[in-house]
Amino acid sequence: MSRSKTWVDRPSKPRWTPPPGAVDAHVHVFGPEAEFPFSPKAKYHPEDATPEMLFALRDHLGISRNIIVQASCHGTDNAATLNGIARSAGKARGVAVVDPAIGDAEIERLHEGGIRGVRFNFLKRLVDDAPKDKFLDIARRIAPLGWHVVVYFEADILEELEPFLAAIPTTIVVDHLGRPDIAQGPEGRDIARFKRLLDEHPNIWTKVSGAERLSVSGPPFDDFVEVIRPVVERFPDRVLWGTDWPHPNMEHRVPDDGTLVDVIPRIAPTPELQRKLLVDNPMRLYWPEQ
Ligand SMILES: O=C(O)/C=C(\CC(=O)C(=O)O)C(=O)O
Repeated sequence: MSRSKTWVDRPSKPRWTPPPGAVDAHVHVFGPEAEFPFSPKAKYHPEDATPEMLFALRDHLGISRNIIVQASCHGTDNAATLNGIARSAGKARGVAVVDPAIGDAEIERLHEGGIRGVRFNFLKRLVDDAPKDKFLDIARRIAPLGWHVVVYFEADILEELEPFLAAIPTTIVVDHLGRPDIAQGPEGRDIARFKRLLDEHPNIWTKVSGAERLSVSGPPFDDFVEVIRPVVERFPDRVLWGTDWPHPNMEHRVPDDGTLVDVIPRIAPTPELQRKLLVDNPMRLYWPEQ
């Protein structure tokens, strides 16, 4: 597998300035491979996207903190994610992917290393299996620590997943809004079903991220804004935002991170919505002690 590069080296400077303390709640680090090899089961083989590159991007965009989410290419070995958190001088925390057989001592080690959630990935192109019963066992074990669960799935399996989601005894954060078909518009079936899910389950939050993945029209992502702004306005206390740098699997349409930041004031049009999305909500989840 040749190595893929899915980010721009010199993203534009956003025109919009995030509020002080803004958290980019969905980023990954890749490797460096020489130190942190990829999983033998990885479905893509990215170039190194190191913590130092991430922190340079964070500062360039006017962001204060990052949430490093373990990506499928590193499997259940969270060493690269923990390394990113450790090098951040307190400005990053993370979400791990764990083996169902994980021991209590290892969970404790992850907590000490800044992990505050586990991710369950249901995308068939990214993982070989997604065992709901084992995921539930994990969720029951991490809930008492105050951790949450991050779930990544596509809109076509939402209905099938609902009983599983309903059984999770802690906060759930859905990546990229469960990937609705944005072309259906603001009243479309996918986004309507997703909003109903949030209406019915007060413990379900979502990342209003993935403009570059979900938009059909492309930058400046007008179609994404039209569909997603009503979600932010309806669930202001349960939304997070992230760049998704280094944009795994986006080699066909590598986004400019500055342009992604400029989507924020269009989906969260008031200073209050912006503060909740970027500061209050992620701080409640990842730095509740501050
Ligand atoms: O980074 C994301 O959010 C999305 C991904 C990659 C991913 O999640 C992973 O590798 O674990 C995708 O859609 O390919």
